[in-house]
Amino acid sequence: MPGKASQTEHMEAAHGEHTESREEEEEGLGGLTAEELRQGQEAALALEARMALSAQSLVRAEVDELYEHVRALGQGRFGRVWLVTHRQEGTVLALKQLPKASTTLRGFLYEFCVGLSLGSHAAIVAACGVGLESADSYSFLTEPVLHGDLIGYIRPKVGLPQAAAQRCAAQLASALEHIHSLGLVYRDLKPENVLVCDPDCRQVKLADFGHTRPRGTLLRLAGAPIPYTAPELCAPPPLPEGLPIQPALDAWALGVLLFCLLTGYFPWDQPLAETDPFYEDFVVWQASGQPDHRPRPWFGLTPTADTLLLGLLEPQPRRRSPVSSVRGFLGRPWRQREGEAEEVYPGEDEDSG
Ligand SMILES: Nc1ncnc2c1ncn2[C@@H]1O[C@H](COP(=O)(O)OP(=O)(O)OP(=O)(O)O)[C@@H](O)[C@H]1O
Repeated sequence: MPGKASQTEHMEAAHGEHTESREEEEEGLGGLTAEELRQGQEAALALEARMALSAQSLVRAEVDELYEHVRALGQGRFGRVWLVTHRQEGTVLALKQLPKASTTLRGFLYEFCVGLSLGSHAAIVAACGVGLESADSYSFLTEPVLHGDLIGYIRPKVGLPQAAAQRCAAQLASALEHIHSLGLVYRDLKPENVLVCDPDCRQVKLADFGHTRPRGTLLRLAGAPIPYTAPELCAPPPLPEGLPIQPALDAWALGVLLFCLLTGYFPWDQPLAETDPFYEDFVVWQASGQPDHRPRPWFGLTPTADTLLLGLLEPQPRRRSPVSSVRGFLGRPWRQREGEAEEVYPGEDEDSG
């Protein structure tokens, strides 16, 4: 598997008036129904209220005064995550520290409060409710997850054992469903943001809510697309300000992630048929209605896996299956046989995706 990949985007809040017929109304809202827009607006208001409260209750102290560093747990583009113990209570926690040089108070409060607003879900890293302002950084605390992230478990050209892939699929679909039910879109699904709780990958937890936004937020793709970027984000946006984001973005990313877990390859580099031959082959296959004529990267998968992935990777967002569709495919074979993917590209050293 290639290393970390991320997308950089611009965002603005989307709030529109709607007075026309339903069709015109949806067009005026960039394809969102009034109900979908309402969900996003409610989520945005709830977040603003939580941010205002959290700003008042930030603990002002240096991290070392309250916590002892045990070891580094990870480093992202925005923050460093440490395993710490509370000096008085001895509680073991993960502390994400965001330097003030690159993070605004609002940006920090946003990520902190999204984590809090997700409440408790078995497949989401639990927030502890403590935010810290120090001289040079902002920090918040979460439960620690001690077996690294999913990228370390995906064998290049092989993927994960099938049972582990299905367990991850079930848990991640449930976590995303929960996020969507709160009017939010996660927007950053990739193996680096999936933390692993045990060496057999029995339990995983979604982390890093820095990119999560209310449904309907207007978004433009600023950098180059990555495999997880849904095709509607690559197309000209329906509104001048951008695309109103939908949970379908996460369904696409889940489809790409499941493909990676089952094969150890990315299905394509970018979802652009004009420039990416792997994506072009996929689109032709998808439109052909001939499941047997699968493109090469899909050789090792079963018809059950094809049906699941073709639903999640439907290029039209309105026709795309929701993340909850995963449930209907569990417990049946997704890979023709263990190790099949190893034989797809014999002799190649590099990943294709
Ligand atoms: N609660 C946790 N327990 C254990 N490790 C964690 C925890 N949270 C984060 N990490 C580790 O720290 C790394 C960076 O964390 P995170 O993704 O939140 O940072 P980021 O700067 O927002 O990253 P990105 O560049 O993906 O936006 C993760 O990939 C993971 O390995």
